[in-house]
Amino acid sequence: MSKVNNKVSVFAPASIGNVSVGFDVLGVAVKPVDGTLLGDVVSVEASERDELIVIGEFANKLPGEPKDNIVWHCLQLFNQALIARDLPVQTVTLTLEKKMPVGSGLGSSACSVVAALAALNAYYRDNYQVSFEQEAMLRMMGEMEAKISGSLHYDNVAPCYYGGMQLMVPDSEIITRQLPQFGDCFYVMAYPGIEVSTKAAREVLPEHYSRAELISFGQNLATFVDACHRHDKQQAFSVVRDIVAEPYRQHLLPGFEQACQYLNAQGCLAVGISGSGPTLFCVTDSEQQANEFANWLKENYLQTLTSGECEGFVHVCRVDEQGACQLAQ
Ligand SMILES: Nc1ncnc2c1ncn2[C@@H]1O[C@H](COP(=O)(O)OP(=O)(O)OP(=O)(O)O)[C@@H](O)[C@H]1O
Ligand SMILES: N[C@@H](CCO)C(=O)O
Repeated sequence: MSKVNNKVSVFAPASIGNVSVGFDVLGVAVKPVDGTLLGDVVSVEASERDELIVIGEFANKLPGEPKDNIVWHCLQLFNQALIARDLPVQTVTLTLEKKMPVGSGLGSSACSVVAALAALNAYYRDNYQVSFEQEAMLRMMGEMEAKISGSLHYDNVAPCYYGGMQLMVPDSEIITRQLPQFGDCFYVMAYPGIEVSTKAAREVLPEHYSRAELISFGQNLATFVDACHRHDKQQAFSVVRDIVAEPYRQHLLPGFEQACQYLNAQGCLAVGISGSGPTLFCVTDSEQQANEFANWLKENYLQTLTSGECEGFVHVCRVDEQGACQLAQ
């Protein structure tokens, strides 16, 4: 029988929302090839009363009051779900290690939400033999992400939780389906070190799109999905184009247009805005090219703040097939 009050820690990875071709309905989890943990970690352990401790490189970018942290809201939501099933609620200390910059386009809030809810579920499973199904967990994650960004979209939480590339389907029982991926591809992720809020980046989008845009969007996404299933890499990345958001958001991203011009001229498979930005993602199937792109982006896409500091970074990544995972204690 498992020992009661084991501490549980869960890591949840960064993700690319939209992947240009699937606004709000496509997302892919990524992990740096050098083994860096690009994502958040949440730990849960027994305590006399509920509390949240926030540590880590980006802890100072979050609201000072722990109760304004989305991780605290995750605890409230999880407890409500236990109560709804007539299950006893335990008091816990949550520790969020905030390793992800906020407003980055790397799915930072999704990392916190997924790590918190998955860690609570694992804590109750390991210590009290109580847990929720994955679909119920994903629904809670979507609800928390909506609370932060102002609208319900699963394109960060689904890949962050399940791993791989996820396509959201309009079926509330299933929510998402995994798309086959190209194992030889590298995703170069360049976070310039400035903040773009998802809410603000949604407000710049038009209310309406033309019939021609609608047709191109549907055709590109359908072609992409078909090509993934046929393992046709060239066809898949040839339609990774953003009609919905990029034309209206790129002015929020200094140097984005020039970076796209350069990377396209060098023959990358695709380049676009990760989520709502400002992170840029670029795809290639050559490791040498991935490293060259990473060096170029370090020199040309990272921003120096007025303080003279640069908080940006670049990582050469692969698709993270695992998603959220429990860490050994
Ligand atoms: N644990 C948390 N992690 C991230 N943001 C949080 C957290 N708790 C509260 N917040 C607040 O939620 C908002 C998150 O904003 P936003 O959705 O733009 O960021 P993001 O999740 O990093 O974006 P993206 O999904 O593009 O990476 C910020 O105002 C931030 O202060
Ligand atoms: N798909 C959403 C969130 C991405 O992180 C957007 O682009 O606004």
